[in-house]
Amino acid sequence: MTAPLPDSTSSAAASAAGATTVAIDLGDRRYDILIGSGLFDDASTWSGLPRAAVALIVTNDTVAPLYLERLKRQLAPHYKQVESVVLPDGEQHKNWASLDRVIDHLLAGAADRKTVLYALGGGVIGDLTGFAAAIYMRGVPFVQVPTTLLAQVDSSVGGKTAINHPRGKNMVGAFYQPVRVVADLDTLDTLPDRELSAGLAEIIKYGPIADEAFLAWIEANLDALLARDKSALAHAVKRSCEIKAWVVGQDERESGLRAILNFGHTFGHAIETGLGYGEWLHGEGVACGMVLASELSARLGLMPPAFVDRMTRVIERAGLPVVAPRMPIERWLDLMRVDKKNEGGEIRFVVIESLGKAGLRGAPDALVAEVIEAHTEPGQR
Ligand SMILES: NC(=O)c1ccc[n+]([C@@H]2O[C@H](COP(=O)([O-])OP(=O)(O)OC[C@H]3O[C@@H](n4cnc5c(N)ncnc54)[C@H](O)[C@@H]3O)[C@@H](O)[C@H]2O)c1
Ligand SMILES: O=C(O)C(=O)C[C@@H](O)[C@H](O)[C@H](O)COP(=O)(O)O
Ligand SMILES: [Zn+2]
Repeated sequence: MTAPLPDSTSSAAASAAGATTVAIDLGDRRYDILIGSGLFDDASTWSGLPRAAVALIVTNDTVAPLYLERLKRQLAPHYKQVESVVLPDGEQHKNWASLDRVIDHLLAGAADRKTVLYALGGGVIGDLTGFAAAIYMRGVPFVQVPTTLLAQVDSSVGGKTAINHPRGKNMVGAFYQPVRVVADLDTLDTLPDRELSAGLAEIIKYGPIADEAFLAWIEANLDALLARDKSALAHAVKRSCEIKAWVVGQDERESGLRAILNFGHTFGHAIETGLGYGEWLHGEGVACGMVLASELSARLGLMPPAFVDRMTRVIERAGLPVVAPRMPIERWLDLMRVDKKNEGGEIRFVVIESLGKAGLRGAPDALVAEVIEAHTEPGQR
């Protein structure tokens, strides 16, 4: 039985400093997601975390010049040594080589099994650092410090950690939860517009799968979000985290309900892998994937055609792609045949059953081909 989704005001607590805390409750463990402006430079943000001789910050060469020294300054009073590994930026570097750099750094230095890892960056850094934390000495604590909108609303929360394989996204990984998430909204000031839009894709996702009223709120506030209005962003991050915490709190390891968070991802991951990692951003693949998954929901008779138009419109307004890239249908199907949700050789898609409610369904290949055809430029195929 699925517990009802709590409304926004009852599940988040405002702290004295004006930041909001969303708790994620896993039964035997819980942790906090801190959301607000000015969190980075507020000493209380970094108190009460596991202490050790060494902290290791993992980041990339785009984020390091912006935020690494500030984080090091905050952590310095709490550890004997605060070290860093700066990886090359990009989805194509969410791989074994980058993971090896982190593990090698830990083994070569003074790190022990109490060492705390800090993931400073977007979802690529968060996923990779979390996986390193899961496997180094069979597990050390880690803190998520997400600096993209996408990471603040989705990837830093819920404990899916992974690296990519050339054959498929996130194919090597672990469920491993952080001890805290620190989402400082001020870090979004430096985010490129394209990345802001990519984050909006995962925010839009939460509406049709879990919260019809949130979808309406996004539609009404999209211009403010695109203009980076801080109070609109604060609400979008908070509500997204509440919804994700509600899902993950009931199904941490995706034995059922959690799969709804994969809306648009079967198609989206195929696009990312098929075109080559980094060509389309994850959020862009998910955006286009949601158009296709909405179309599939309609063609399965679950939703009216007007729902596809509604999703297409909000996604397009968010500056995201709604037309699929050209790939032969056999390539699409091959890519989707490795999806983690598949069972017994059947590709399973997250579909919308009614606004705010999603489920998992198979579909005949011919129908999937029609869905893709309907949303690919005629001249492209
Ligand atoms: N674990 C999960 O539940 C989950 C959920 C969603 C996505 N993901 C994964 O997350 C990844 C996508 O994350 P992403 O969209 O954050 O991409 P990303 O990590 O590549 O970051 C996007 C870009 O923004 C830059 N950047 C980061 N913070 C910045 C800042 N404050 N100012 C300026 N530039 C900044 C990065 O260097 C990068 O170039 C994918 O690998 C996806 O599979 C995981
Ligand atoms: O947290 C989840 O569960 C999700 O599915 C969130 C997705 O947005 C995210 O992209 C996730 O990494 C996809 O997981 P995967 O299991 O399909 O690789
Ligand atoms: Zn995603």
